[in-house]
Amino acid sequence: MLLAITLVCVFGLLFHLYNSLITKPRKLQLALRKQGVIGPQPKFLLGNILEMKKSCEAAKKIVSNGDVVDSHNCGATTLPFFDQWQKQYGEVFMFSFGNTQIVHVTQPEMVREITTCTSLDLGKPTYQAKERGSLLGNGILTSNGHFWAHQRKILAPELYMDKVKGMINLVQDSALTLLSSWNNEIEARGGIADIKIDPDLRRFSGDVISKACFGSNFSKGEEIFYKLRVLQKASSKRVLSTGIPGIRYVPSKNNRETWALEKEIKALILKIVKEKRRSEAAPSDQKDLLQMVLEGATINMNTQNSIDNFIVDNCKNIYLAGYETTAVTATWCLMLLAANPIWQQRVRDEVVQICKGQIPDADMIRQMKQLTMVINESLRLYPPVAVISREALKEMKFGEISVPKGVNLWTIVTTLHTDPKIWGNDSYKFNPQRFANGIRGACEFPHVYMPFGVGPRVCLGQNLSIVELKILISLILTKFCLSISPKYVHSPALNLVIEPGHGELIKMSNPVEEIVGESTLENKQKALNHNDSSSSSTTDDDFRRPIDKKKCHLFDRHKPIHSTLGGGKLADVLLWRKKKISGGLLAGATVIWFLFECSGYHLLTLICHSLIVSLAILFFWSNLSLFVNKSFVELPKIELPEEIWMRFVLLLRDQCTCVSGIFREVASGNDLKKFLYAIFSLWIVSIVGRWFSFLTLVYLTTVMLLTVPFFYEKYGDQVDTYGEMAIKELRKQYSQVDEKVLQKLPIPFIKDSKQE
Ligand code: HEM
Repeated sequence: MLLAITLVCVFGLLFHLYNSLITKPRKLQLALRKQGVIGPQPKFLLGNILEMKKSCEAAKKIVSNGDVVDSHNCGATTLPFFDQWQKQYGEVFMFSFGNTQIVHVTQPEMVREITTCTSLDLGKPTYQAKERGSLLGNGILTSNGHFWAHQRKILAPELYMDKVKGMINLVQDSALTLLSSWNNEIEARGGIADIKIDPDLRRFSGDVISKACFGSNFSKGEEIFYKLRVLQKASSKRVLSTGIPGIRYVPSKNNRETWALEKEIKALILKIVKEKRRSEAAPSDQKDLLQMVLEGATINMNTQNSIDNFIVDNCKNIYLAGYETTAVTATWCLMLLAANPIWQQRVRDEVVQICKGQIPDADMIRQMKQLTMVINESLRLYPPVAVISREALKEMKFGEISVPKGVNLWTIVTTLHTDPKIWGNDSYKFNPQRFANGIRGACEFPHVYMPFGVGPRVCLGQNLSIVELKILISLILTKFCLSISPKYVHSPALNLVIEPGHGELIKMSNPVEEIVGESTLENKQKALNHNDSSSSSTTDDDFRRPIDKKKCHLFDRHKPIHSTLGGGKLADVLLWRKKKISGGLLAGATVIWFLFECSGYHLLTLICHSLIVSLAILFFWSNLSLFVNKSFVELPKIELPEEIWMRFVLLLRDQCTCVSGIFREVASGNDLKKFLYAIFSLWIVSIVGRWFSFLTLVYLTTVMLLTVPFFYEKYGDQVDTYGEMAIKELRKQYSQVDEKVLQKLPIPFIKDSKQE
């Protein structure tokens, strides 16, 4: 009997495995292929996962640095296989993610049908709830049917615009806290600093979500955020093994870590809920999102465990949906503004004109058209959510295709957002102007612009995130000038959201004019009074302090040192970006100097000795060859390219013309200051020339050229601070000499200039 039961179970399991791993996928593939939907050949168990992995690894090697952030094809590094497959199989094709069959759709008409379909038979993919259960549970992001509708009904009203307007005070507060910490950092580093902005922006958006939705401050939610991020990283490691049956039950290191984190996060959220219940002994009219979730949890739930799961899953969903997405959008937006100074200034001018020194409020941010255009463009090029996915929970028809039950439909946002057929030839360029007449004016099919999704599952938090972005970015632009740090490496990566793979480094400095004024402080005071958080007192002090005028940089430098040096190959060599060439030059110069200066060798002797040796070798080689091979050695004819010589001669002529121009200008007797500078500089060089031979001087200059810019780039902030002090001192000394000596000299034009 026992044997019979065991045999039935084993056969049942084998049949189930055979059905889900072989029969079902094949049936779905066949049904699609019959309708002309083809795609890459899937492998047993893995589908097309290996090809996808390989393609991603190849794309990862293509990274670029901050100087070349002008093409923004982030799909090419995050989802490169789709471009290849689309070229091969067309806009609608199928592929397999493990044993999940997916239809890729970027055909605008079909995209419209899918995204706006209101039937509950089209839902979120069921594999997501299974594979990312630890991260998302059965919350609003992954659930389907009536359960999803119930959750949406509870959460949506809490994020309507009128509710979001009530959150503006705390968004301002969180933004000012962030600005204050950056301001302190920049001041401490002498007015200009490279800041890794992504962790700070995450902190900002986490702070807002935590306060806006859960009434707790960031310090309480901090641990949850940290753990959720680790959990998210662990989940994204599994993205390419998604769909392999049973893999989520294997007690691998990654899975064990995931399970432990899930447990800890659940405990932390339930602790906040307990505190909330205790503190709300008397029910109040003002309900926040957590309150609504707690009330919603009691409807149709019969066990404590299902109530707890409902609360925890929805809290996690809101944290996840609103925290990373807003933070990465702000990160990309600031990167784009830093790389495009003209747009940066345009938006800054607009903010100054609208806000007039006040902290932006709901009415002001509504008027910020240029900023809206920049945010739209940033979300077009770097949409945090790269794929909108659905599953046919019953057989459905879209376009000409009948989609069998269980097939997933993927709409690739990065592809749709950058398709030149939809957006024009500059589709990979940053051009916010395209949004001057809104989304309808920007492209032929406005429904394909979907950073927040479209249709019944459109993002619930888009009002809140746009308010956050506008307040934060407008405040940042009034306070700091942004440029791309030379150390920034541009490599968008997909970790559930599209984020900068190596973090985001922005060079920040205080802007030319300080715009956040006295009235801002009054507003800020009001905002802080509104919010009784004690942690903001330090922020308040920081903003009350008078803000420095623009810091001076040596050589009037506002650009990165690499750009100041011309930004080309020479700059690369001087800053040791081409280590081999720089090292070779320094070593070569040292050898030459040592040879001639220390060992007493002479240049003419060296040239003669080298010629003797090479002529002797060639002479014997030619004779030997005639003797052995019975043929002459053909020596190569050396012809120097005319173009290079011409360029060299022209450069020399230009330099000579420039020097003679300076000589004439100084000698003309019109500018005493220039004359004194020239005499003083020549006098210094004449003294230095007495100490060293000409060769040593050339050698020292080479060494300085190969070291000073390199160290200046590294320690520029400190050097600028001392340089500024030295320049101030020199100016002071000069004005004293001017007042006590020069003005008393009987030279007519000095007096004239003083009167002027
Ligand atoms: C720039 C920031 C944001 C972006 C780009 C973004 C994007 C998206 C996208 C693409 C979806 C999926 C739509 C679909 O599957 O069709 C979504 C869903 C959602 N988002 Fe956002 N989101 C952002 C911020 C927020 C914020 C701040 C919150 C909450 C406070 C939030 C809450 C949600 C929720 C609850 C859903 C699920 C809606 C549903 O399935 O019914 N999002 N978001």
